[in-house]
Amino acid sequence: MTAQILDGKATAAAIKSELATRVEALKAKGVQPGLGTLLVGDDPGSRWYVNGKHRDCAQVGIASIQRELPETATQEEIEAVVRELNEDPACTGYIVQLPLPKGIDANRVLELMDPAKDADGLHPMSLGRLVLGIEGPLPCTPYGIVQLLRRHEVEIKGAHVVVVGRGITIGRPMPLVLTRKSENATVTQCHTGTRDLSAHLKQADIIVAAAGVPHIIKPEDIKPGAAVLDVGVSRDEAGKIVGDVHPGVAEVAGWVAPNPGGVGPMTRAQLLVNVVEAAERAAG
Ligand SMILES: Nc1nc2c(c(=O)[nH]1)N[C@@H](CN(C=O)c1ccc(C(=O)N[C@@H](CCC(=O)O)C(=O)O)cc1)CN2
Repeated sequence: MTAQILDGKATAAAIKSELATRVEALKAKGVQPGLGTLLVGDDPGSRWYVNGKHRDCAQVGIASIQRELPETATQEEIEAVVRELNEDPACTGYIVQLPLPKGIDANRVLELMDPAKDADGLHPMSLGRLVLGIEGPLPCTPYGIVQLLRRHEVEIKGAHVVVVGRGITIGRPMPLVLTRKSENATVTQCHTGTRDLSAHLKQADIIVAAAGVPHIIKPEDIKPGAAVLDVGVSRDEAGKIVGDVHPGVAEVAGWVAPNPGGVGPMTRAQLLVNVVEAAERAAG
């Protein structure tokens, strides 16, 4: 292993400690931030992520509002809980854990959320703001990736970033975040329609791998010294995470974000950042 580690666990811990101070300041002004979550169904991974978000809240002093519905919940039942969270004054920001069960129109649910309470940065209004360059909550994983790179002093400005994947939480919003003037990267987005993935990867200073295809990024595809962030989550028969990045990549890359322990903890930290920033905006 020659690559240096982009340590998401340690970086997220540092961000959480900074946030705890900001939450104290808000409380001193009489403002109590509260994160709501809506979990629908029994997926063990989603439950683990949601529980982790509430553990993080407890650590930094953010209140928790936890709502759950069974796998069999209808569109109307889900939308009723979204309306309740929109109205609940204790809930200053919330998320609907994705994916929602088959047959549920996730976009309709996201559209129904009060955009002022969007803690995930995935409401159409928040994504529109991102396109227009207006301040607002940023999608948690893409901005978590930017923070992870910045805090390890990996140059983003002018870098050629190849993003692999076009899912709603990472691939689709990642180029929007990276091409803001404050980041100023040049981005190539690859997906299942890309003809020669390897040719694109070889050009990259930074690779964000969010395809969900085990070991799709191979050592021979990497420019020596590149930063490689593995965000893919597949599971082997034992339930262990298998990322998008082949372990041999660490012999060629300059930096790697491991999986687990890289981008995942940063996603959770950025969610708390969004909750605190929204409460600060509301408090003036
Ligand atoms: N509403 C949302 N749904 C989903 C999002 C999201 O940002 N908003 N992203 C993912 C899941 N996710 C957060 O919700 C998430 C994924 C991974 C981690 C994490 O800390 N992972 C650990 C490993 C966990 C394990 O062993 O299973 C790590 O990488 O170290 C946190 C949050 C999809 N849904």
